[in-house]
Parts: sequence; structure tokens; C-alpha cells
Amino acid sequence: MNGRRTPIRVSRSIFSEIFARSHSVLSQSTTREYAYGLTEAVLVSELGSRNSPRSGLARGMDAHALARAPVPGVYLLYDFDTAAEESYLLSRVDNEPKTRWTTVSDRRVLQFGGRPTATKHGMIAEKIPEWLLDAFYTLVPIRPHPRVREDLNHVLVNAYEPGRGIMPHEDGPLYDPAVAIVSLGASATMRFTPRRRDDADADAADGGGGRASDAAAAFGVWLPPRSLLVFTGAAYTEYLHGIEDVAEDVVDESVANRDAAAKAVGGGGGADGPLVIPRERARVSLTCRRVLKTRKILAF
Ligand SMILES: O=C(O)CCC(=O)C(=O)O
Ligand SMILES: [Fe+2]
Repeated sequence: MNGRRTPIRVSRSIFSEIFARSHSVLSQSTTREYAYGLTEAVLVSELGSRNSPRSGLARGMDAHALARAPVPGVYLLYDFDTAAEESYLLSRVDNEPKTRWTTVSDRRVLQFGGRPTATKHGMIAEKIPEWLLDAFYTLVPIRPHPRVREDLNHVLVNAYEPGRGIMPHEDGPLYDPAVAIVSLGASATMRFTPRRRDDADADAADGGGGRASDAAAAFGVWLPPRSLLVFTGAAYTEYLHGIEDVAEDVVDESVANRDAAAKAVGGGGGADGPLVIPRERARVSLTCRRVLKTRKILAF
């Protein structure tokens, strides 16, 4: 479009794929598909622009590490998606058949890739739809962790109305200990709280005291729309993560990217004052992971 594109090296050419698909989609006649085609055409023009944050991803994740988090391995990429991609993904999610959604404690959930299971045969792997693979493959060049790459095989979509969140939890051993979460719609603050050793697999050898993880501090990460959060290492294994059931987030000093949040929303409350950020619309997140144990079933 404008000769300013900076090529991004990916193991599969998302450009040619998106191009091919948008052309074929554009040639179809239904209005909805046509709208998608247009959005995809916009994506094609935006994906490679020099200002795209993705052009910086190849430099590695270090630049995106949240230095103020008390543990390493927490990364946040602002404007990972463009506004066009965001609305494209939201409309795709929105158009998934009602019957595919489930409701879990007031949030709506959609799974792609299969249903992770602890049974010995593992998850029956299901095809991830093409429209989502595009979002997926944009993660490939990042390689924030050796395991967040082509072999991502699961996406959990969570849709939260304003005021809704997710209880503190750990993602657990069914997945590789690295997760990439794309946020769409409203912002929210994710809170990381140290897992108490005696919460899970309590080990008498611990003696009930001197637990390393208890020494670690809780922290938060403010997740603006279109951002990508990656966490791995101790943040995955030693912390619970959750989002409070609140209609507005109080972003205080415990939030590792408070300064960026203040900048993004116009500074409210001064440098050190409380920053209150309302969740003005629904938030949809795409949680991308790799389920460790999978099997295929033959389809005829
Ligand atoms: O919505 C989010 O950002 C978090 C989702 C999450 O932690 C999960 O589904 O395990
Ligand atoms: Fe989670």
C-alpha cells in the first residue's frame, strides 16, 4: 500500500495467507463475509506498517518485560493488535454459535482446540478455526518463551461483562507453563497473588513454614485493550492470577505498569494518586496455551 512495510519473518507467511483469504472472501457475496473481507484487507495494510508494534517484536521480549513485577517472566506488549484487528476478532467471537458458549460464574467461555483433560489419553485435538489461526500466528514471531510458538494448540475465549472477573486460580499442569493473553474490549487489572504452598500439593517436608513463595509480593498488571500479556516461570507456577469483580479498577502502586496506565488514561490523580479506570464495556480475552497431552481421532 505505501512502501513503508517492514517485513516480519514468520515461519508461515501470514501475509500471503491473509491476502489469499481476503481475496477469496471479498469475492463472496454475503454481506457478513464481505465485511470480514474488508476488515482483513485493512489488516493487510496495517500489519506491516513501520509503526506497527509488531515490527519491534523480533528484537525479543526483553523490551516488554515488566521490570516492576516482583518476578521475572511477565511481559506486556501494548497495541499488539490494531483497532481493526480488535473489531475483527470481536465480531468473529460474537458470531460463534450460541450453543458453543458455556457460562462459568457469570462469564461466558468458548474453547478452541479441544477440552483439556487430566485423563491419561489427553485432549482430543480439534481444529482451530482459520480466523483464529491468524491471531495465533501473529504470536509466532514473538517467541517469548520456547514453548509459546507454533505448537500452541488451545485458545480459551473469556467474555466478561463490566464488573465481572475471574477468581484467583492457577492454570495448572495440563499446559506448558507459559500463557499468552490477548485483551479486547475493556481494560482490566490482573492480580497475581503468591500461591501458598499449603494451598496445593502440601508437602509435609515443607514443615509448614519458611515457604519461599510466601515471601514474594502480590502485584497487578493493568491490561489495556489490544495488549498481549505473557507470563511464564514463577508467575505461572508460584502465583495465582485473577481479575476482581469490579466495575472500575483502582490502579495503585502494586500495579507493575501503573505509570503506563496513568499515561494511557490521561494521568488522573497525579503521579502518585489513586488511578480509577472504569471498565466501560465488555472485555473479551483470548488465552493461548499449549496443552501438553493430546491425541487425534481420525475423522472420515
Ligand atoms: O481473561 C483473562 O485475561 C484471564 C483468563 C484466565 O486466566 C484463564 O482463562 O485461565
Ligand atoms: Fe488463567
